Amino acid sequence: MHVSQIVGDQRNNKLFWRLIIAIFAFTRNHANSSENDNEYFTSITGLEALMNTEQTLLIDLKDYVIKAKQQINLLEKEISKIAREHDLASQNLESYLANPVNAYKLIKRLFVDWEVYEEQIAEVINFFKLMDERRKNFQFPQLEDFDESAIALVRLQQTYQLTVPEIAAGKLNGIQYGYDMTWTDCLVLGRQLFHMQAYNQTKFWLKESVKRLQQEPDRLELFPSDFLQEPTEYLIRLGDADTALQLYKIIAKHKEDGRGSFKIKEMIQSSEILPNAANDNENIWKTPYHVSGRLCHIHFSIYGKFQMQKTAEFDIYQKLCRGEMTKTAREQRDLRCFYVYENNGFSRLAPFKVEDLNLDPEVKIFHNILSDETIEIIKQLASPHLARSTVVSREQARAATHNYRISKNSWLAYDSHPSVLRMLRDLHDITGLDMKCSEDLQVANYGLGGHYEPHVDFFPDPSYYPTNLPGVSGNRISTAIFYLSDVEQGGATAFPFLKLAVKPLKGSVLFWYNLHRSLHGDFRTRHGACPVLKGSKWIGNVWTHEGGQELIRPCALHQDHEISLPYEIIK
Ligand SMILES: O=C(O)CCC(=O)C(=O)O
Ligand SMILES: [Fe+2]
Repeated sequence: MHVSQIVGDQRNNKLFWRLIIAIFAFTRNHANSSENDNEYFTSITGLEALMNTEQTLLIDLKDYVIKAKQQINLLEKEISKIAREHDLASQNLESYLANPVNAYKLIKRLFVDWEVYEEQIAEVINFFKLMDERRKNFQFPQLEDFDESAIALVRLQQTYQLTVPEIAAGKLNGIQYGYDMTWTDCLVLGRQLFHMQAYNQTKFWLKESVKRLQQEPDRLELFPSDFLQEPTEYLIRLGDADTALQLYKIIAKHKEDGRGSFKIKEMIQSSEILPNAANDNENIWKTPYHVSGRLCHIHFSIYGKFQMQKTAEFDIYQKLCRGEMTKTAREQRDLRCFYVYENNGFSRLAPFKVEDLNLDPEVKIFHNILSDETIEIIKQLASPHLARSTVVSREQARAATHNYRISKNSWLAYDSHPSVLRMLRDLHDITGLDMKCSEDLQVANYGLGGHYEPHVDFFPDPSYYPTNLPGVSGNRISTAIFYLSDVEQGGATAFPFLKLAVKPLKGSVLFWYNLHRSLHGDFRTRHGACPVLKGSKWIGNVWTHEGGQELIRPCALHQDHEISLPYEIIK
């Protein structure tokens, strides 16, 4: 090819973009390689750091694009100049070279100029160096974050029965929140879900991607054909040859290398259809379903290893999360709102507002307990120490992370700030319980899709009672959840056996007894934190133990724990 033909060729532009993609491909590989310390998918607080990282990278990239454009302009001028010389030479090469000036210029070009060009082009590689630097000094997500954020989307989709086109359009529960997802967003998510064997989900997302691609095939030239070839094959293997064909037609129409790169007919003939690909909702979305102290009951697994059904309890829990189930008017008939002032003389002047949510077992909400200022103080004290939440279970001796509890938390000692101590005093003033026997305040933050599946807060087995907490003895008699934020959508605290879902209300406290008066665990108190659909959920947990409460909440004359035993075995 003659040099002058290269001038102005769009291919230069493509090369430039390929280079950028290569840089980002490198970025991802690099990101996968190290330990995941931050687990950004678990809470909103970490995501702010990632936003900051992206802001810096955006400035870097803009800077790079400006410089690269200048560089390309300069190089194009150089190419034109050399091409002119070659045109001239091609008319009569011998006489051209016989001119000592031409001879000098040729030698000088090859000896000096090409080194300059090389240096100019090598500048691009410096971007890698810059990225290395950024990676050392800024926070980046890891593969686990990438996968778990996809799982969170699917969890939300399943819990709140959202459709893929709805989510892709930035709509959650009929409300337009964000921007549309692009065809590439949907495609990448589809590919990711395929690798997790979430085949039914894959189909929906790839279908959505193809629909969006048909409407607006922008940025298509950015990606090589094989980027689209893989999803075409997935669609065929999932039994959706129609969508695969549509995708193939787009590739063939818009990409010069698309037609030759693979043959759709052969692909359809040679690809094996995956068994169960059509109805994987029951078979694929299974995971060990956390039932404390019991054998695993199973519901969705993103990894498809388990084959058990989700429990009726989980079904009710999801209905409660969606707001599809509430107590009947009859069941609510005896619930009251009242003032409490008995336990502290001052509260006669400003009594606490209490609302019954359930009578047996007792579940109540205390209103207007924390001011916004106090909440800010608590969040600020807790934020620097937030770490991934863990769970203690019978199956594992040590507390461990699980995908049935996704949030971050940290612990605050009551003497760390007068506002923290005040929370404990308020709890005493309202409930009359001796609060000295309480674990430190646990502050938790849930990100999007963050949740905690139904569980009990008490320890079913006395060998798990904490022994390392000074002044704390016995089982967890009560739970108090201080709501430190509202949540725009989702994030309720749901009690499947009580047909109760409590929407977080900033400043209020949800309170219940975990134990019967006989101090046996009350399994009817099983509860969970519904996935957060929109917003950032903050809570403060106070778990108070049985030690010292003997005279405050004495046992009754009869055994009262049989009543909750049927609920221990989760159906
Ligand atoms: O976040 C919630 O609503 C419930 C939290 C909870 O149950 C727990 O942390 O044990
Ligand atoms: Fe809990």
